[in-house]
Amino acid sequence: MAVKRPWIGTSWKMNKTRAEAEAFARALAASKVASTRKVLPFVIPPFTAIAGVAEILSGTAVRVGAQNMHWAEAGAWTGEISAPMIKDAGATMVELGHSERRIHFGETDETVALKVKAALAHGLLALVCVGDTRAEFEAGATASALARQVEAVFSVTEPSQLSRVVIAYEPVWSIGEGGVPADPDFADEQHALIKKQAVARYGMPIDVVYGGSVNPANCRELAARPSIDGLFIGRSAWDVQGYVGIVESVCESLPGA
Ligand SMILES: O=C(CO)[C@H](O)COP(=O)(O)O
Repeated sequence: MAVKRPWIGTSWKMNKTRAEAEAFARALAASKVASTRKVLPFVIPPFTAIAGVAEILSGTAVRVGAQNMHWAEAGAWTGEISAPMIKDAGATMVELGHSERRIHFGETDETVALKVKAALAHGLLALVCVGDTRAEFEAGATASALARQVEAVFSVTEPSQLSRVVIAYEPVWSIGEGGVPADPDFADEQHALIKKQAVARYGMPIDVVYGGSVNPANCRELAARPSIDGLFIGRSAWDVQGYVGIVESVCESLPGA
């Protein structure tokens, strides 16, 4: 059986000046994470810091991503950033469809799908967030909400592109201040269903990472679940010690460590 190599990454959301982001990146480049072969580390800075962070982390194991992008190549889309622009800045992956963008910026399954299609066409890895609202969770409608969002992603993904899609299950009720981490077994069940959906369509599973109030106390338990292929961390990884600490903790818990 293949050894599990979990994704462990962080998005800084709308935090960090360039100087702060680059200080994080320099410390990360000097840490063991920079040369790890046990996990797949990534950081997702705000647009303004991508180029500086990517330069500092180039040649390390750490991938750099963007938090969003537009589906068009270029044009009259004031305030937007395209796939060629984020690639030019040094990003190799892009986060799409975070619930904060769906809720506050009107993103829909359809616009997320347009973005996924464009990201894949440009050779980027698409980290696509899906999640259930508290109301959906309480109504027992988590699985159907996730299946709908995942179907939108699959509708634009060719079989040959599947290895460049990672789904992040981020329950809306577990994200940010006041969020409650999902029970690891509950999260694992949702991940298994998403993988099953991929197998039904493509004949192969897909990587599914978990995000939402991941912290030093719960990271190992979540990462150990069979269908959880990694962790996507917010607040607990916004300082470099927090991020490195979680990566090291998960690494120590991996079989053969
Ligand atoms: O996107 C997230 C991870 O970067 C996510 O929203 C989780 O945030 P957290 O609850 O602050 O870990």
